[in-house]
Amino acid sequence: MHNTDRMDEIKKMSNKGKTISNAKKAILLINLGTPDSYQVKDVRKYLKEFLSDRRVIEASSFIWQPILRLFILPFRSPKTAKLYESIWFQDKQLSPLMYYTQAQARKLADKLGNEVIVDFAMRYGEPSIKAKIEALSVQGVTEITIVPLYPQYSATTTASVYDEVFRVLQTMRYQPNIVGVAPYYQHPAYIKALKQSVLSYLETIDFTPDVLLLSFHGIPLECVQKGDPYQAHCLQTFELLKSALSETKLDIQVSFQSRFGPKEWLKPYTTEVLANLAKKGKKNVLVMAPGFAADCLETLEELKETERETFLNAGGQHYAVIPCLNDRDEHIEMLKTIIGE
Ligand SMILES: C=CC1=C(C)c2cc3[nH]c(cc4nc(cc5[nH]c(cc1n2)c(C)c5CCC(=O)O)C(CCC(=O)O)=C4C)c(C)c3C=C
Ligand SMILES: [Fe+2]
Ligand SMILES: [Fe+2]
Repeated sequence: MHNTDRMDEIKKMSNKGKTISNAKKAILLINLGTPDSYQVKDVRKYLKEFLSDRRVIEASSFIWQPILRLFILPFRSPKTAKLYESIWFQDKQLSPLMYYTQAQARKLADKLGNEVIVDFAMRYGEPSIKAKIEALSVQGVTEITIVPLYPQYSATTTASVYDEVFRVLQTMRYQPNIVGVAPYYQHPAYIKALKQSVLSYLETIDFTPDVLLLSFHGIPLECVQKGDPYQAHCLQTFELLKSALSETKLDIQVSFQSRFGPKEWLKPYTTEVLANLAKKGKKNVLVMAPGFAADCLETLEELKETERETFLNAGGQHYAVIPCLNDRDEHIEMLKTIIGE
């Protein structure tokens, strides 16, 4: 057998579609995930997967699973389904989180050209991390750059993504090389994109904010006490954005939202801060959620609807929420920069 024939033979054997020589690279953006629809059964399925993740709820399964199935899912699913219905992009038949994540992958692909495949997956629900890693592997991809779309690291989010990635790899004979993009809570390109989004939003509103409140998703205080760096990462983002915006003279404050369950979560709670601001006579507030890469239930419903009511009922006058970075060009540029490094 000639050498070239032998090489071809080896290439064919090395597996379906994969070649030895040409390393094919892919980028996989990963966000939290969302139900398939706002029907109660789909929301229930999504909540079940999410709230069964031991990175999210650390309680022993023997105790937690019966509570989840008997109390949480039956009561929370219909309520959450209504909330999802209220924010759903009806014309696109997609949840906002799904719509923006798709758009981010598409626009990043346009920016990066043919050198690399860009795709996205969701930690919970569809498209799953498993389906996407397997599909990329069949296409002959030998290196996957994982981009968890969480600027601030938390075991509840970032670590859960990597847990799932490596669980999928456990079943593969020929594993792609995995490269992880570090949390970017302090990255100049991220701070710059946030700053630009504040400045351009300020142009569009008809009031002068007394306060710009940065609201991050909360986590249980216990997680931080056990070593989760999430709170420190959020506070670092807050400090950096505050200095970047010093010229605006805005009074910038920080809080944590979306508390779940009876335990203490990171404080101060967004809802309490907003009520107190209104009571103290700070009647014009602008809110921003820098921890969310895309608008979702927690921004479009919780911040834009529920917390608006909290604030106005406590005596507030003007209230607005800045959209997340979503598929803005600065955001896609930022993703390109952090992936390039
Ligand atoms: C129960 C514990 C939860 C922890 C801890 C938690 C951390 C956490 N979550 C996000 C980002 C998102 N969470 C979203 C929805 C959501 N979060 C929880 C619970 C916890 N999150 C629940 C039960 C839900 C579902 C909605 C509900 O029933 O309240 C979303 C929105 C998804 C969407 O489809 O729009 C995002 C995004 C972060 C960043 C985080 C820790 C840092
Ligand atoms: Fe007004
Ligand atoms: Fe959450």
